[in-house]
Amino acid sequence: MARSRSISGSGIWKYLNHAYYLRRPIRLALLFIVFLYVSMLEELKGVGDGKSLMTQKDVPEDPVVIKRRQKVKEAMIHAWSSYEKEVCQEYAREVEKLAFKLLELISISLGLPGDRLTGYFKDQTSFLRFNHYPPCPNPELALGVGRHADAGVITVLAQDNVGGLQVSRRSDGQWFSVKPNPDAFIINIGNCMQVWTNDKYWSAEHRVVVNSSKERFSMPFFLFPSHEVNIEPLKELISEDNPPCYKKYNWGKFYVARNRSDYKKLQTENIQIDRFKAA
Ligand SMILES: O=C(O)CCC(=O)C(=O)O
Ligand SMILES: [Fe+2]
Repeated sequence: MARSRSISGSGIWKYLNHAYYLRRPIRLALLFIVFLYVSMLEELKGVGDGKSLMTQKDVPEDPVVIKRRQKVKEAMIHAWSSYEKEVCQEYAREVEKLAFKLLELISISLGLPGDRLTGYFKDQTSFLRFNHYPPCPNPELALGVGRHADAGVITVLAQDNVGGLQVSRRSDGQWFSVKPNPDAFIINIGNCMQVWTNDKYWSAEHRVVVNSSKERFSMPFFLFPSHEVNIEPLKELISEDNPPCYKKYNWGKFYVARNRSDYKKLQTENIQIDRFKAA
């Protein structure tokens, strides 16, 4: 069905030549995102006349501007109403199936039954995110996404052909660029898998650099467990020689706290799985 290739020593896999039925929705969904953002840009240009942005209050009562705004608004409502929404739902369903297949294969690779981990997803909190990185005149001064490891179980990332994703090598932290391929998924191991496997599988740090001339679109699907699940090293993988590297933590509470710390860096402590490391 598909071929996978590890990006050396990084814990990130490229999942190549995936089945055709998955490729089609990706293309459609990416097209859709492009459409949506072009609509938004048009709206901004309409309001600010392409020069500077004005607040809603400052918009002159110019019929051309209002007409354009109205058209864009209609287009956007239409965009979320039927076909594209269905495309996104279809995509989410298919990509979720792939994530569960990977979950099964990972369980087997650990010498566990294929369905060992499925019980943690009865009320899963997984979601699909649409990322848009506009071009940046000084790319060396900015990052699209700062360094982080994904918090969940598995991430399935689709991207266009612009590139910008970089992954840090586990042994020395050196950053490597991931060659973009719109026909491949990037599969990323998340923190939960790192804890379940007691550090056997590694949740690689990654970041996104921006481009001076091209905008970029990407679409990660995050496979997340149910809110109430407690994450701890799997009992079957623990022994006297391999004692647990992490203490138990609750997924839902951890995720909420981590999000708060990611978005309010100044006021709040930054919460990562390292805090659950066993002494
Ligand atoms: O846009 C990308 O390539 C990666 C985004 C990412 O790392 C994330 O959303 O967690
Ligand atoms: Fe990420």
